Amino acid sequence: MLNTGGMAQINPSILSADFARLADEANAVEGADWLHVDVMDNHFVPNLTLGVPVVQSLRKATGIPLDCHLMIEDPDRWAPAFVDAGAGSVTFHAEAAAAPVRLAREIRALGARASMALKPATPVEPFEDLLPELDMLLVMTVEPGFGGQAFLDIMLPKIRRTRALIERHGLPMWLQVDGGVSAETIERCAEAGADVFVAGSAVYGADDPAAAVRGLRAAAERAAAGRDGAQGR
Ligand SMILES: O=C(CO)[C@@H](O)[C@H](O)COP(=O)(O)O
Repeated sequence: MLNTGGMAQINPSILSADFARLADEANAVEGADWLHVDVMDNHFVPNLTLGVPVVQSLRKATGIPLDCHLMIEDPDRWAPAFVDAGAGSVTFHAEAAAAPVRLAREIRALGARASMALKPATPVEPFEDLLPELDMLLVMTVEPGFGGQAFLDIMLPKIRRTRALIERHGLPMWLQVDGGVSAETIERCAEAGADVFVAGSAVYGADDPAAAVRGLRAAAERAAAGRDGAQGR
């Protein structure tokens, strides 16, 4: 069952947007649930993007809430600054955080949703006890660092196992997928149990980004309804 009130959430990734027109690009995805902001430091991942000042400016430029994905070392130090800058959700990586429970509690105490991401090779099971501290878990479906990569089908069992853990513990948390999510792959992700979908090139590479958001959401909701029907929900 979707933990998002029956709605699949579509979060366009501005990594695929035109950075010289960021305010216009943010507002070109009307109807999007969140704007996904990829923060990269060229240490945790081999790419360099943007930081706190850009998030502050984006916050003023759009009414769409900001979902900041920190692909950086030392998120324990930096995550609070992204909440202060206006992020409504902050995702840190399990592989980078020194004290993930303390960090999730700090993000929540500052008023944002706390989320943790797993790289493709990082299993979810060692983090089972930590899940109640989180509002969302992000299962990466590509190696983090770049947009436009091919979706890793071998992540589908991990999405299923994560959904099963969430349901076993009765947690209200969301399950996000990020990387290679498109009209071609989103149904598989939704069937596996994801309910929040990050899409960069599939949205910003489309002629009409807002229509692409609507199309992705409809496909995800159809697939989730089929899955719930098959499980008798
Ligand atoms: O975090 C990342 C890449 O590391 C993503 O958010 C990408 O920006 C998604 O782009 P597409 O794969 O959808 O083009």
